Amino acid sequence: MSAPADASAKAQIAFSDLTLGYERHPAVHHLSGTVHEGTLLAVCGPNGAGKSTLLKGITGALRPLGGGIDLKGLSTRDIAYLPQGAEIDRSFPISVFDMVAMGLWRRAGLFGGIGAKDRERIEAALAAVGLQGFETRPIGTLSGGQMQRTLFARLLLQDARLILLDEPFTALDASTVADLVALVGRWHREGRTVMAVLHDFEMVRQTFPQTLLLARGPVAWGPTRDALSPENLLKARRMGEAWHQDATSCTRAA
Ligand SMILES: Nc1ncnc2c1ncn2[C@@H]1O[C@H](COP(=O)(O)OP(=O)(O)OP(=O)(O)O)[C@@H](O)[C@H]1O
Repeated sequence: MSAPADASAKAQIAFSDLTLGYERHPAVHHLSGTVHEGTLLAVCGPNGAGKSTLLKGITGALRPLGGGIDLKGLSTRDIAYLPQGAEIDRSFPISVFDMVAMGLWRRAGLFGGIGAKDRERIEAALAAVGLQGFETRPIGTLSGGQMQRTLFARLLLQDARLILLDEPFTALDASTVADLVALVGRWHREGRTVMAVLHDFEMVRQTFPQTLLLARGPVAWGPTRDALSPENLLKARRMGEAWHQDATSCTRAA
């Protein structure tokens, strides 16, 4: 299965018969296709479909069990990754300002120091997510929505070509979602490539032009209205119900 060909756009990520998994247990099977530069791509599918695994494979945190991922020359500092909320340790004693400043470290270096210009950029990022005045707050004291705004401010400063978001809008109120979706739209207009794992099909239909529907193997990949057709969603659900958690062999998607 491949993403639709777009002759005008440059390839940003190419998957070739990619299989990813844990200790030889495959979680993403036989994915092939190309994500073009500037694509706004939703990754959807049932629980356990391999969506988070795919993002981890792209970051390089997981090595393929088979096949490959070609990032077309992108280095790790060109990739920004927002893991699922549960994977972020909020007990770490750090202020909102310092957490957001971490977005600069990959470019400035850990001991590069923060100059006046950097401070301005951090303040601007905090303003863009509506968190002026929160600079000195320890992140452990933030609400879920404020924490997610902080993480988006950090993403803003990373200035990455490829942005990977794992369930970025889960458990957020409508106004927080609207503000953060607006930032995703801004990244898209700036020509960045954005891949987001999402469960809210309505939001995907409204906001994401392209969708990859996964159920361990790829079910559909293309324009969102086609990928999320009732037939494809039913197929993904059936594939989700059929798999065994401890399967050790790959099965190609029908
Ligand atoms: N660290 C790990 N070690 C072993 N198995 C794992 C690990 N992480 C994920 N898995 C397994 O890989 C499969 C795919 O998990 P993954 O988290 O990628 O799914 P997902 O589509 O993101 O699911 P959800 O929608 O529930 O977040 C699942 O069966 C899961 O149990």
